[in-house]
Amino acid sequence: MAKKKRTKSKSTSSKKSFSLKLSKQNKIIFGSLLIVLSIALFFSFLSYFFTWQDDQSLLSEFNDRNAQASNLLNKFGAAVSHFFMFKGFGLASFAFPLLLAITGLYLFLGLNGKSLVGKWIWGLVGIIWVSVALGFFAMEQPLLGGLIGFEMNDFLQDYAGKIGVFLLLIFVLMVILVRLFNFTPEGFANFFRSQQQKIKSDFKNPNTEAKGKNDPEEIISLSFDEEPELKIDDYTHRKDIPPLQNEAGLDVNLPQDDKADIDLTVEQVTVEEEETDVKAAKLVKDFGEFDPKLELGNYKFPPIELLDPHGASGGITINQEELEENKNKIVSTLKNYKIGIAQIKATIGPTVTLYEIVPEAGIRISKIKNLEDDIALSLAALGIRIIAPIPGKGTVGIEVPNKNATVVSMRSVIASNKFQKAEMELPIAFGKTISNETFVVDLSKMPHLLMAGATGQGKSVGLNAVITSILYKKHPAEVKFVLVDPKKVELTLYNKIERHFLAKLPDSDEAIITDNNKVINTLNSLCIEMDNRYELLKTAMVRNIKEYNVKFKARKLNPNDGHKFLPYIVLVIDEFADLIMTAGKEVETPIARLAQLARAIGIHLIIATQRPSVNVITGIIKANFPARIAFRVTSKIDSRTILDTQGADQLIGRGDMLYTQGNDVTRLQCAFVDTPEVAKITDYIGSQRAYPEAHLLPEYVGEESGTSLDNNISDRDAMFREAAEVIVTAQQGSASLIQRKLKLGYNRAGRIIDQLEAAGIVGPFEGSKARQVLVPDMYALDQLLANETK
Ligand SMILES: Nc1ncnc2c1ncn2[C@@H]1O[C@H](COP(=O)(O)OP(=O)(O)OP(=O)(O)O)[C@@H](O)[C@H]1O
Repeated sequence: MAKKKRTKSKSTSSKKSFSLKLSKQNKIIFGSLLIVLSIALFFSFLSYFFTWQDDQSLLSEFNDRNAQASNLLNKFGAAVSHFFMFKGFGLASFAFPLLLAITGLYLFLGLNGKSLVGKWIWGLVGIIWVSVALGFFAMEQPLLGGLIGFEMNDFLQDYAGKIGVFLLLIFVLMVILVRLFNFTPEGFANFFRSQQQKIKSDFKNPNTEAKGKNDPEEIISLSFDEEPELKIDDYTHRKDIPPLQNEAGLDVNLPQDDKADIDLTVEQVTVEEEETDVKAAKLVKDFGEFDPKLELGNYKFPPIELLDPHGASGGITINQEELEENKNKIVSTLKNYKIGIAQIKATIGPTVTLYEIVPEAGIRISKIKNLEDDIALSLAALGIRIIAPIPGKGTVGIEVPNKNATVVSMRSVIASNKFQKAEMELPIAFGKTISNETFVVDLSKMPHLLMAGATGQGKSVGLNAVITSILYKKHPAEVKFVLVDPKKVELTLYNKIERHFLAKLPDSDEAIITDNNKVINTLNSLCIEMDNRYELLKTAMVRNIKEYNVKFKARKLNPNDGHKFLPYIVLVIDEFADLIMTAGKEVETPIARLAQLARAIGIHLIIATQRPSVNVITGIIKANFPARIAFRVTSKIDSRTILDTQGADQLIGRGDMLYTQGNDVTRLQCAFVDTPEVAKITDYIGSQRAYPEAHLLPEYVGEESGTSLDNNISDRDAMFREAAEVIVTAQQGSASLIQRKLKLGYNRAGRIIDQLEAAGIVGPFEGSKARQVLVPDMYALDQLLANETK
């Protein structure tokens, strides 16, 4: 292990020295030069073999224009070949054009040159080995090992004798095999075992005998024909990533042995797993880690200058007089109620100042709490909030609004160290706390957010702040938004980044959903996406999207098995009340389901509403949205509905908000981002190269399209029987299962499910749950289908 790590770090450091910071054009020029040079060397070497004796006398006449060499590349070829082959490494010199060609190709195609240094090192080791080994024959054929090969061989022989050199060469060969080809005795044994099985199965199956006689390669190429074509990776569109399984004969043989011998299958699986790891490591070594950002490799994050400083060039202006005045008022008011103060301290925030009071000994905190309204009245200010006691501090806090509130610009929070250095999956800079600290939280940890507040108090600005934060930190490959905007005006600006950051249903024109009926389809489609993602996580044997993506990047998951890099999906619903009013349970159920289950697979919900009543924010919704934001609301009841505590009714509006993620409630001033700023950001992103289309969500076939139950046997899909077998074997009636197992499109799988329902094999549609399978086993299925045809 330690050794492995060391070699890894070595190669990364060498990679640094390799990437000479050549521009793209220079790389292409330099790459083509190397390729041309390698071709020239190859032909020189090749022809040198036949002409070296003729040309040797010419070498001293290199400058003579009239002298002609017999080498294909004339004097240049003769001289270079003489240097490399005769004076150098003999036959092994052919590796030089090969290494040059590989290097040239890497540069030409702009590939990651991480593994090049390793290739050169191993190439040189191989060259020396071959030339020393061929040095044994130098007397008969001096060209085989070259001068260096001969001299080295001779030198070693002087000390170790012929046998010693031979043993040394065997040892070096062993080192090369182990380090370069991961040679292990078990691998060697397994190879033989698989060959043995292959021969056995060839005997058992005479049809393949004739073909099988040739070569294992023959079998591999045959199986390739049967395999579906190599899929191009969804994100990189690269085809150059060799499939994990098709490479080795072992996997190709697996299906034949599956049924025949259970013991054997178990053995194969472990080998396969080991091999997958080894292959993944090799793929990473050759191609580097999978980079989901590669397709939009030139994507530029929006610069901070697009955001407006909103006048506040930094810090808050402290009005000493105001501070003193408020302090005196608080002290005298409390005195009126016979509450003595031992100490008072002020913390100035952007919109409110917190006065922390340590009451004199013996004063009951509940007494202060009961006086809340009276104190507010005496201070004659709106938006006073009393926190008695401040959790974990043992003091009483009185928040008094500043006369001149400072706007917290989005620019200041995005530029803050805290946000810039945030190592979070989906960092959100909400704004600033009362002590003027930037408040950054991770949406993926929330994991869903409920935002409520009366109209005009800053909800839309809050939503924009959330989206902007993510846009400033995440690449289009890493996150996708599903935007629902029944008001039709709030989120339209994000249309410009449709092909970068938005996700939509395959058949919809607009990525931003404004029609409530479409919302239901989208939510159900997200549920399907969720199920599909869980299935992927299950087959990858990981617990969450983060682990999955790490594994995928390490190339341990084969794209040919349906694995792909999973971006986070953030569903934003701007006016949830409107949706609940029109669609009711139909949206509540999928939302609750997503909220309950989607956290692990990277789907996060943000729902905003201006009507925080109990029939909108229902118990189910509340239970699944622990992170909540309340902007100013009009009544204590509304505040309770959102936060389970009062306080939101005492806010001052304009982005003044309370945030809770469980117990504590934090008062924040929401960062302000104006529409023109959002427009600039979306313009900036939208003007860059994009994906061909928005990220497509799985197709959702609505209930209405599945109602025509026509049990016409002749109209059945060709894959009907296979589908029925899949469903009955798995005892799970889902279209996505058919889709996956039989590699069909969703529409076709949906049609087959309808036919299965008509045939009485699966039960009726049950929302997002899988249908019930009505046939218990394969025997019953055979009976049922046989009876149909009678
Ligand atoms: N964080 C903030 N800082 C300063 N001013 C703000 C902030 N948030 C909102 N405002 C002010 O409040 C106004 C209304 O905000 P916004 O449009 O976000 O309200 P809303 O709650 O979405 O209203 P509606 O529900 O009617 O859409 C803004 O135009 C802006 O002037």
